[in-house]
Amino acid sequence: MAHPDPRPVSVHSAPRLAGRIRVPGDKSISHRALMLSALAVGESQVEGLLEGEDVLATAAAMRAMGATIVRGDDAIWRINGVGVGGLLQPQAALEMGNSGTSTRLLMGLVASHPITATFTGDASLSTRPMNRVIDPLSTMGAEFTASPGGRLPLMVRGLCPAVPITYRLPVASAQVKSALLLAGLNTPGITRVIEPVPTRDHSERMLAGFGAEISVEESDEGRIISLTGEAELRPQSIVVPGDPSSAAFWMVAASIVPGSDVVIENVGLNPTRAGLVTVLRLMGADIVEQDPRVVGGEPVADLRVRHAALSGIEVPHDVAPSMIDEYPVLFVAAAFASGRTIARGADELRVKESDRIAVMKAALEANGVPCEEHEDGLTIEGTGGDPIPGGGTVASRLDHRIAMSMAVAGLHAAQPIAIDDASPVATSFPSFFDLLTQLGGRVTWA
Ligand SMILES: O=C(O)C1=C[C@@H](OP(=O)(O)O)[C@@H](O)[C@H](O)C1
Ligand SMILES: C=C(OP(=O)(O)O)C(=O)O
Repeated sequence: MAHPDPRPVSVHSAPRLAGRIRVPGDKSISHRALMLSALAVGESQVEGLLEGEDVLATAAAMRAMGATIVRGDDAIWRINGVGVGGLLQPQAALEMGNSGTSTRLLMGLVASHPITATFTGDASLSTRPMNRVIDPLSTMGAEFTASPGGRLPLMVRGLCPAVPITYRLPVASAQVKSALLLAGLNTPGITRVIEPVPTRDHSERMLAGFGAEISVEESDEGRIISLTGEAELRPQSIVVPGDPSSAAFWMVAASIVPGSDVVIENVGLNPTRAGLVTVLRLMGADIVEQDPRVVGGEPVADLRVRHAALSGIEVPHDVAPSMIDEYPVLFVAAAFASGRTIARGADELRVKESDRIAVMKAALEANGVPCEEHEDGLTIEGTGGDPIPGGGTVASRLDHRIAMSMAVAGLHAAQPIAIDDASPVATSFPSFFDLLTQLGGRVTWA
């Protein structure tokens, strides 16, 4: 799988990392802010939106379905929505690029509107499983024509009115949960999602903020989320907190590079997202939360991270959903810990932008880090704080998190680490390499 315009880069060892940085807005929250604003009647404003390719794909799709979305010179996004039920028939295929979140959530929106939409994506997205949303949305009445194995390109024909369902999530997936809740917005009656294992709850929080009738109750079966349609959404002013999944790279970088002292400002610490902070602390990381506050209905703090000696651990399985996107960079932290880290219970990593278990094993081994692959994770032998050998080339496989995680590994390696293509970084974190050099890292572009 190749990017049309690959950008090879090498990352060199850094003496220490220091400074204050701010990571871009949360990707999950940014997608949802655009979608819900586009469904409210009147003008919403969004500040701190992540301007990465994935979120821009969502913006383009919502425009294609009738919303007016404009970025002001003040970097505030102003969105005039069409109202729930008001989405227009898109005139061309919706191009989703690399973004699983855009695809699955928008499939939910289309499913209960009287429109038909075709979804296309890049080579990575076109391998990812969509039956997890096709199955329940079909039960609600939508019709799908998908490529073999339930993949993109696919076409969704919505049903209006759709039929409300109660659905127990068979995989811990916030994307599946959110697709159903978004479909429920234009569906008369109560759409219920039961999640045995909690996943990120940004949709629930934001739907309530926009005035939807939504309730969450804890039960023996797990969390039961009930949404009453048809909903009317009121426009909002939203401030998007910094993305903890982007902050994760600097948490690990500062922990592994000797002498480092880094403050990452404005990091979202929603408990359904903060698993990596817990796990790094279990490994011995020095992470201090400063000035805890609430931004846009989400808990936020500045994180001061200083270099620390990390120890290998067995990563608790139940933490997986709250740090699912952080496993690649956790594997990097493990490569510098003393002893062995066993990270299992994360089989969902196999169906992300790449197979993150196999691809990280190959990337780490190419740079001298011994790993053992399991169906659901990796066991990694760490150096005890010494640099890893490095000197290898990483195939990033259209996966931003592989490119960024291995760039972090290069900051404390005996030989530079080459990444065959860093262009996927633009999907979620366009300023990544600028921040890396701002903190004292050095890269060379081929
Ligand atoms: O709902 C979301 O915004 C996301 C949910 C997760 O995916 P799954 O729902 O597939 O676990 C995560 O990996 C993705 O980056 C964003
Ligand atoms: C899995 C990810 O995103 P998506 O599913 O939206 O492509 C990610 O950002 O790590």
